[in-house]
Amino acid sequence: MKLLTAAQTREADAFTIKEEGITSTDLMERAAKAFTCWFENKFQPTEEVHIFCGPGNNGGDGLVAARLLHERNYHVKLYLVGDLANASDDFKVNQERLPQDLKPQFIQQETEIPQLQQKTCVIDALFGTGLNRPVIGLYAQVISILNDSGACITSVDMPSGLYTDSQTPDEGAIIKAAYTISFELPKLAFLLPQHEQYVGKWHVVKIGLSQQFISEVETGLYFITQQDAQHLVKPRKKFSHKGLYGHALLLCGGFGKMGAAVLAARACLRGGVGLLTIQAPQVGYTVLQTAVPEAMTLTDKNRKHLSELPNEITKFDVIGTGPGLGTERVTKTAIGQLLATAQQPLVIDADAINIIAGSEKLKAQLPKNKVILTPHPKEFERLVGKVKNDYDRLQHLREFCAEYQCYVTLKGSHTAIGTPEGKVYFNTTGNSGMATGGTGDVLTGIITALVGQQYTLEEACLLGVYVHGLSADLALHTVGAISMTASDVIDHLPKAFLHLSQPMP
Ligand SMILES: NC(=O)C1=CN([C@@H]2O[C@H](COP(=O)(O)OP(=O)(O)OC[C@H]3O[C@@H](n4cnc5c(N)ncnc54)[C@H](OP(=O)(O)O)[C@@H]3O)[C@@H](O)[C@H]2O)[C@@H](O)CC1
Ligand SMILES: [K+]
Repeated sequence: MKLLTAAQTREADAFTIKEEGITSTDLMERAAKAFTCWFENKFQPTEEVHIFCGPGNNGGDGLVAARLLHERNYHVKLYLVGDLANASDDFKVNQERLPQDLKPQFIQQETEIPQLQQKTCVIDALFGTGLNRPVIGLYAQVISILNDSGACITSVDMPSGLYTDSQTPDEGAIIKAAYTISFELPKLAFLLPQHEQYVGKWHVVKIGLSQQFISEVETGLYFITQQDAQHLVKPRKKFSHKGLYGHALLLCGGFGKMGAAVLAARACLRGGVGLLTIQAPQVGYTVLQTAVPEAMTLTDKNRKHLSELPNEITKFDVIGTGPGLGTERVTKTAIGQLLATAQQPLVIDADAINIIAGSEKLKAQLPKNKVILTPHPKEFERLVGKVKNDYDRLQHLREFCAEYQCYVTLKGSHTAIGTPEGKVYFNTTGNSGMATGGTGDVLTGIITALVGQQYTLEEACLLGVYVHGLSADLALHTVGAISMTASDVIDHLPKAFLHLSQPMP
């Protein structure tokens, strides 16, 4: 599904109004109704609701929500903030529509800002996607008092003050919402970890923006929905045999880190690969034969560290490497040989990334259109240098993928997948339980398995990260976030694939 910029959202808005022959006030009513519907399910009418409106259409949404909640017997306190001389037309229309017994209070100076009790229910409708400069002055004072009050803030469309799709300047005040209810599509800002404290939990409510516009508009930014993932899953054919699902090779493991190889291998098997061979240093032989009996194990001539490639390397359909490798000199040489000779797609993670990041020569040897790299943010910085913020990181992601013509799945709470053509996809599954050792090794195994099954590299990245996060989401129900381990993620992979293989409604 596409992510739109603030400017594209405005265009979608205008297109919908024209296509449906409605007024912008009608669309505002629809948006505010969708917001109110979510709000009513969350908060009881027994609570006082304090609604803060700014001068634009976001404030207009706040006015409509105030009217609707008042009609439903919520105890609404309405505040109109700042100079309203230039308020938007739809704001003014809805100010007129306020019922007689709902009198707004005007806040035009700091002393008029109310002091709120902790946990007071607040709706933030100061600014949305029309924000065009950092928030300072009176609006910043309101934001600061709301943030400091300990109130439970629900933001309409955007946390006020946060830029939709570019870095918010440091001097701008930003609401710290507990919930952000966004119209039609999530915003790029929600998917970046640096904004977690502002966005809180976000939900999307549909307001019927033109699907034609959304399908035709050009964007390089996407988020992966369950439907997208379901479309990707290839059902198995009745007359199947293991040869149809690929033979994967994992070059993984080292002394003291054989567990990483076990996790990658078990995930690869649960990811559906037809055959799996693991090449590991000698210390891994018994471990792997015992822990992963379904896989074949080849041993390296080196006892503790990977130092060579297997002889018949051409027979493998895909090679995954990195988990547990270490960065010994002999291993560096082996990775160099791999990049120089491999004809099949490569999935490169962990120490294999660290090895490549440490050598411009190895970077230059990355075969074009054949590589998926799966770094976490620190590994990514080793590849591209220090990044300034999450937008800078995205820019580096696009540039790196274009320069090396490779795919990168940049792991994080919304893993971002970069493609050689400059597209970026954000994942929407996963949870904090995954912040534990070994979950990255699991992802390497899954993606390797999918590439082995003839998914394109892009499909393998998208489906791989989605199903990885979904397994963790399913594991959340049984083990919770605190106790979750990488093995739990593997154990829930069957359920996750089943979930995605159900016929779509
Ligand atoms: N598209 C959709 O799907 C739908 C969108 N809808 C809603 O509309 C919202 C977007 O509305 P919007 O465009 O009127 O912008 P909004 O965020 O209210 O702010 C603009 C106002 O703020 C002002 N201003 C800006 N920055 C400022 C600052 N730092 N400090 C002070 N002032 C500042 C600016 O004034 P000016 O720049 O002229 O000084 C202008 O007056 C969107 O988020 C959603 O809630 C729904 O109703 C319908 C469906
Ligand atoms: K807002």
